[in-house]
Amino acid sequence: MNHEEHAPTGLPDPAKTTPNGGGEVLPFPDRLSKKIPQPTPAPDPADESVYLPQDTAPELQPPMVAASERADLAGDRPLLPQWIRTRDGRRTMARARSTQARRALRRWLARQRTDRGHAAQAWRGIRRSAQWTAGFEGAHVQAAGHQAHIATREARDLARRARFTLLPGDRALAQKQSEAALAVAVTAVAAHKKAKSNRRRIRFARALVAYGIPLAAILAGYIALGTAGLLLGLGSVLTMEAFLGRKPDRETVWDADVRALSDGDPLTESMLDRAFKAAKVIGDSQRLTMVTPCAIDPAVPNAWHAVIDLPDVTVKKARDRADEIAAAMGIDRTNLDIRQVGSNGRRMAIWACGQNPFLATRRNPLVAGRAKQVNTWRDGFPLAFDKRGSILRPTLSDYSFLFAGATRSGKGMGLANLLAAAMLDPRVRIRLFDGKGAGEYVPHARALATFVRRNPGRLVKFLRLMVEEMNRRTEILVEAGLSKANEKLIDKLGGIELVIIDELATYTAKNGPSGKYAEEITELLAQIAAVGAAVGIVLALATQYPEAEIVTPRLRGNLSARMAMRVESPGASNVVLGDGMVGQGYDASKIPIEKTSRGRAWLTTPDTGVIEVRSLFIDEAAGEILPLIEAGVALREAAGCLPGHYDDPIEAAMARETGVSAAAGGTDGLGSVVRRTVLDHMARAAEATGDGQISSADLLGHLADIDPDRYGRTTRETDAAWLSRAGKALRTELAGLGVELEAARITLPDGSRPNGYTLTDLRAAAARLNGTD
Ligand SMILES: Nc1ncnc2c1ncn2[C@@H]1O[C@H](COP(=O)(O)OP(=O)(O)OP(=O)(O)O)[C@@H](O)[C@H]1O
Repeated sequence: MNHEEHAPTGLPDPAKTTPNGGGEVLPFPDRLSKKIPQPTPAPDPADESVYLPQDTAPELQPPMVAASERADLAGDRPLLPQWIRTRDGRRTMARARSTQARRALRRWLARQRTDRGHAAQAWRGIRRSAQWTAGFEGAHVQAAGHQAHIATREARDLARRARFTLLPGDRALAQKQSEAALAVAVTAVAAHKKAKSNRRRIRFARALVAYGIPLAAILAGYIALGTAGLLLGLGSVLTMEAFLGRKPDRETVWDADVRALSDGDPLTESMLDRAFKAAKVIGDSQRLTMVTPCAIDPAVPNAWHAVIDLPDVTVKKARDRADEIAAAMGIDRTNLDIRQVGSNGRRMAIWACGQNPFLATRRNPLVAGRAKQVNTWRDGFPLAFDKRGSILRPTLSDYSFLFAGATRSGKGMGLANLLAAAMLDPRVRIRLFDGKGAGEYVPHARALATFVRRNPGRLVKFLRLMVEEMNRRTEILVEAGLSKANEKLIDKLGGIELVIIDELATYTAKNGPSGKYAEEITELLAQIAAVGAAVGIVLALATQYPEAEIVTPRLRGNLSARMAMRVESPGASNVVLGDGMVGQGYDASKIPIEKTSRGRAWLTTPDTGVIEVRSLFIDEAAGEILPLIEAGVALREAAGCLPGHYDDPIEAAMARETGVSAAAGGTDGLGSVVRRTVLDHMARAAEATGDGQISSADLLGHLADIDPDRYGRTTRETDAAWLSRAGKALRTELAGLGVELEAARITLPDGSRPNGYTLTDLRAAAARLNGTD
C-alpha cells in the first residue's frame, strides 16, 4: 500500500487540523469512510483558545487520549509519524506489511524456477565440488599417456627392425637403438603410471574435503539428534553447497567459441585451432596437428604448453601474428610465448598463461642463498627471468651490456644484478664510474678496483688506458694464436675487466657540462665495446636518456646485450633495441607505468634474440647487497686482489698521470678522487679573505705557515727576497702539477692593486687539474 492510494481520502485536511498543527495527533480516516472520532490535543493551559465552552455537548468532550496517541512532548519517538500511532495507522501498516510479504513470497517462488533458485544453487554447488575434486590432473595423465604410447610404439618398431637386420654392423647399431628406445619407453610408461597415481592421490584428498566433511556432518547430526539432526545436517550441507554455487555459470564458460585462458579455462586443441584461425595464421579448412597434447606448466600458475605442427605456414608467420593469436585466446601478448622447435620451420612450442607472468617478483638467487664464489665467465650472472620463469644468465665472456630506461624503470636493478655476481667473482676487476654522483655505490667501494663519482676528465684518461690495455691483451692472444680469450688465459691476461658506467649521459652528452669530452669518450667506448669482450674487457653502460646523441648507433651496435626497460617513446625504444624494432612489435615504451612493472624489459642478446623479461630483484633498501659485498671483499682478500692492496697496473698508471688513485673509491672511499694540491690551500686562503681574492704576499704568508720548508722565511731574508724566492717556489710547484696559473693585478677593498689571485681562477684551475670541470 502506498500513500497515493490514500490521497483522495486519506490525507489530513490542513483546514481541519488543530491549531497546534503537525506536533499533534492527526486524524487518519478509514478507507471505508467510517466516522472516526476527532482526536483532540491535550489542552494547553496557557492557550485559552483551545478551552471548550461550558455548554459543549458531552459527546464532543475531548476523549481520553491513549498513551501511544499522546503528543511526543519529549521528542523521544521522533522517527515515527504521529499518524502511525493511531489505530488506523497501525492497521494501515499491517496491511502494507502483508502486501510486502505476499510480494516477497511471489518473488521467491518466481526465482525458484530460474538458475538463481536455491535448489539450482545447491545443485550447482554440488557439481562444482565434483569438478574441483576431478581437477586438471587428467591433462597430465593424458600427456604422459600419449608420450608412453608413442615411445612404446617406437620401441616396438625398432625392436622389429633390429630382429630383421641381417648385416652384423647394422644389426649391432639397430640393437643399440632398440635398447635406447626401450629405455625411453620404460621411462615414459613409468611416468604415465606415476601421473596416474598422483592423480588418484590428489583426487582422494580432494574427495575427503568435498564429500567426507559433509557426510561426517550429517552423520554426526543423526547420531546426536536423530531424524531432526539428520535433517539439520542435510540442511546445512545443502546451504553450504548453495553458497558454493551462488553465482550462476556464465554461458560463455561452456561455449567453445568464447573460451578464454584469462577466465581460467584450460588450453585445448579446439581453442588453439580457433585462435589460429581467428588470427588468420591458418585457413578455415586447415587444422593444427598436435605433437603433444596441451599440458599444464607446473613452473607458472595457470600456464599451459603444447607442441604443434602448422599446416603449410611457418612459425615465423605465427610469431608475427602473436598479438592476434593472444587476443583470440583471451590473453595479452605478454602471456603468450611461441618458439620454433627443430629446423623445419613448421613445428612450434606454444606456451600460454592465463595471467601476467611478470606480476611475480623473483629474487636474485645470489642474495637468497649463502654468498659463495661465482664464475661469471663460464656460468654467467643471474640477470632476469623470462615469461616461463627461467632465469637468464648472460656470461661476461662474450659481449658488453647496455641498460636503458626512464627514471624508476628499474635499470639500476639490472646493474645491481650484474654487480652482485661480479662481487662474488674475484677475477673480475670492477671499475665503476657513477655519473649520477649519488651515494648509491659507496657501500660497494671496498671491492671496487676503481670507483669514481662523476669526473668526466678522469674517465677519458681511464678509457685511453683501457684501450692500451686492450691492445696489450690482443697481442697476448695473437702470440697464443687465438681470436678470443678462454678461461685458462684469463689470469694471464690480468683478470676480467668490468667497466660499469652508470648514467652515461653525464659523460657523452655533447651539450652537457662535459661536452668537450663527449666525442672522445663515445669513440673510446665504441672501440672497447667492439673488441673488448674477446680479451676480457666488458662494458656495462646504463642510461636514463636513450637518445642517439647519448648512445650513438655505432656504440649501440657494439653493445650486443641490451636491456630496454620502460622508456618514454617508441623512438627511445628503437635507440636501445635497434632501428625498426618497434615496427616488429618490440616496443619498450608500451611497458605499463606501474609499480608492478618495474624491472620489466625487452632484452636482446646474441644468444636469446629479443625476449620479454623482468629483472631479478635485490632489496637494496633492506641491505640485501651488503653480505655480498662482505663476501666479495673476503674473496678478493683471499685471492690477494683487494683493491688498493695489490699492484693494479691501471690504477697505478692513473695515479702516475693524475697524482691520485681511485682504487676502492680513493682515500676517502667515496669516489670523489680529488687530488689535494697546493691549489686547494690557495683556494682556501682566498676563501678566508671574504672578498674572493688574495694578494700574492698574503697568500705566500699563508703557505709559509702550512709548508715552512718550502715557503718559510729565514731570519736573514728581507721581505722582498722572501717574496721573490717563495713566489718562484710556488710557480715551480704549480708548473710541476701542470697547472698554468699566473698572478694578476687585483683590486683590494682599500683601493690598492697588488699582484694576486681570484678565487674563481683558483677553483677553475683545481677543476681542470681534477678533470671535474
Ligand atoms: N625486477 C624488479 N622487481 C621488483 N621491483 C623492482 C625491480 N626492479 C626495480 N624494482 C623497484 O623499482 C625501484 C626503482 O628501481 P631502480 O632504482 O633500479 O630504477 P632506476 O630506473 O635505476 O631509477 P633511477 O633512475 O631513479 O635511478 C626499486 O627500488 C625497486 O623497488
